[in-house]
Formats: sequence, structure tokens, C-alpha cells
Amino acid sequence: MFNWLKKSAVTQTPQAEPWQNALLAIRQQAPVFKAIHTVILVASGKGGVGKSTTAANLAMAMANAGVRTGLLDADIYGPSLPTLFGLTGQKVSSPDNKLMQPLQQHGVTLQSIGFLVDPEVASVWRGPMASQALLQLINETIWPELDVLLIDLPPGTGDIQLTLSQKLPVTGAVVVTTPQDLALADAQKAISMFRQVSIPVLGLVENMSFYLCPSCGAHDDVFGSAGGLRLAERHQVPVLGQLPLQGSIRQQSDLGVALTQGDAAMAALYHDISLSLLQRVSGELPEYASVEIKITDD
Ligand SMILES: Nc1ncnc2c1ncn2[C@@H]1O[C@H](COP(=O)(O)OP(=O)(O)OP(=O)(O)O)[C@@H](O)[C@H]1O
Repeated sequence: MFNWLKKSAVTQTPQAEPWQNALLAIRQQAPVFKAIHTVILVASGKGGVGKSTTAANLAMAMANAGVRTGLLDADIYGPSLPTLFGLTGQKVSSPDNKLMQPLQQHGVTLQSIGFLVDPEVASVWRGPMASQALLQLINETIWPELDVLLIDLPPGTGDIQLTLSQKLPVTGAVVVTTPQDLALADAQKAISMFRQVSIPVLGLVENMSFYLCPSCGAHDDVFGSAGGLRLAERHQVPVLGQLPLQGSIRQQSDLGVALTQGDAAMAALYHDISLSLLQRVSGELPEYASVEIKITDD
């Protein structure tokens, strides 16, 4: 067993005080956009590393702890938020034919290009058109008062990511990667991109860090070992957490069900990561101080 996994598992009940302190500090900050207090980009260099899954689960964990949370799916070429929240085929309404009413699920306010157009239509949009559509999406949504708006960016570091990073009032960014060399090289590009546009990198999430066999408990570093931790150290970026490659994450994501309704240990990991993230945007934890994560066998 892993010490950090055991430690996280016992903290699954939201500890009111740290959340409340962070929330209070965030609510004292002036909104950065409409009535939204903080905007956090969730990015990855490489596709398929679990960025959308991580963004969705962090959003659910925050909402579960009482944070007024929104999630914008900016992954225009592969919107997965409708599936992740069990809202496939649903469309947003527009009471005045101008502004859009976002959807609500698992306590999270949601908007996605997938709620507006057929994903196949969006998939042929070129860079400037896609960036414009996304800016319109965020501007023309009737966002309620939010403590945090998470934005699930498309993978990569191209024109769309750069335009959004420059044009949106961003508080900070989270970079999701696997420990695999190929993913790390691209995660490094994402960190560099944010630094170039002066967006604080709030932390790195190492996803699919390892596989823990549910029957025999054997541990397998499927994508290599601790690559994300080394990358974070090199760039002085905090590690917000490590998530195992776990069947329950894939299954519950496909079903659009919150992990809190199933896998309590995994839900606890997302809970801890989102608290750490919130403490950083609230200024309670220093931006670049790393969370110490030790992977040790008993
Ligand atoms: N920790 C995990 N354990 C098991 N499966 C996972 C985990 N994280 C993500 N997955 C699965 O991996 C696949 C890719 O995840 P996801 O769509 O979140 O990646 P992404 O980085 O957003 O991809 P894209 O670049 O296409 O947007 C999905 O099937 C998802 O359910």
C-alpha cells in the first residue's frame, strides 16, 4: 500500500476548516470576470493523458466541498464534458436568443461546445474560428456567481491555447501529464507557454502514475516512474497530486457518474488535489512551493 493513498483515503470527508479558509480568501478577491472570482485553466501538452477526466473530477470534488464551481469545456475538437457528466445529447437553452443558460450536474455549472453544435461541425473549425467560438462561449454564457471556473483546454500549445491564455482573465493553470517521456516533453511545452504569457502554473497533476492490481496488489509503473515529479522539480512547479491508472475512473467517467458515488478512495485523492489547488489560488499556500509526495511501499 502507498502511504499517501492511505493518508488521502482517510481525509475523504471534507475538512471544513481548510476549505472554509480558502473559500473566504477567494470570495474576498474581486471577481476577475463577471461574478467569477477565479479562472483556472486545465491543460496538457499531449492528448489522452486524462486532462478532461481530471478537470471533471476536480470540479465535482470542489462542488462536493461547497465551492461554487463552473467547468467550461474548451476542448473544441473533442468535447468530452457531456459524456463525463452524463449529459450526452443535451443542449443549452437561450431565454433571450442571445445569452446561453449553462447546464447543472453533480453541483457543477457546465458549458461545452458539445451542448451547442454537433462535435463533427466543430471539428473542422480552423484555429482563429475555434478561438473566436470559445471566447464567445465564455462571454455569452449566463454564469452564476462562481468561486472557481475551471476551463478544460484542448491538448497542445497551439494558437487556440495561446489566444485563450492571453484573452481570458486567467488566475492560473494546472498541467496534467502522465509520467511517460513523450507526455512530459509536451507538458514542459505547456509550462513554458504559460510562463511566456505570465500565467502562474499552480501545479502539476501526474495522472496514470501507476497501476495497482486490485486482486493481488502488485504495483506497475505502466508509464514510467515519477516523471511528473522530476519535471515539476526542474521547473519549480508544485505537484498537486498523483492519480493511479484505475478502472473505476474510466468506468465512472464513461457513465457520467461522480466518483463520490462510487470509489471513495479515488474521490479522496481528487478532494485533496482540489483543496491544494484552492489553497494556492487563495494565496494560502505559496504558488511554487511543492507538496511533498513520497511514494513508499510499506
Ligand atoms: N487515472 C485514470 N485511470 C483510468 N483511466 C483514466 C484515468 N484518467 C483518464 N482515464 C481514461 O483515459 C481516457 C482519456 O482521458 P481524457 O479524455 O480525460 O484525456 P484527455 O487528456 O482529456 O484527452 P484529449 O486530449 O483527447 O482531450 C478516457 O477513456 C478516460 O476515462
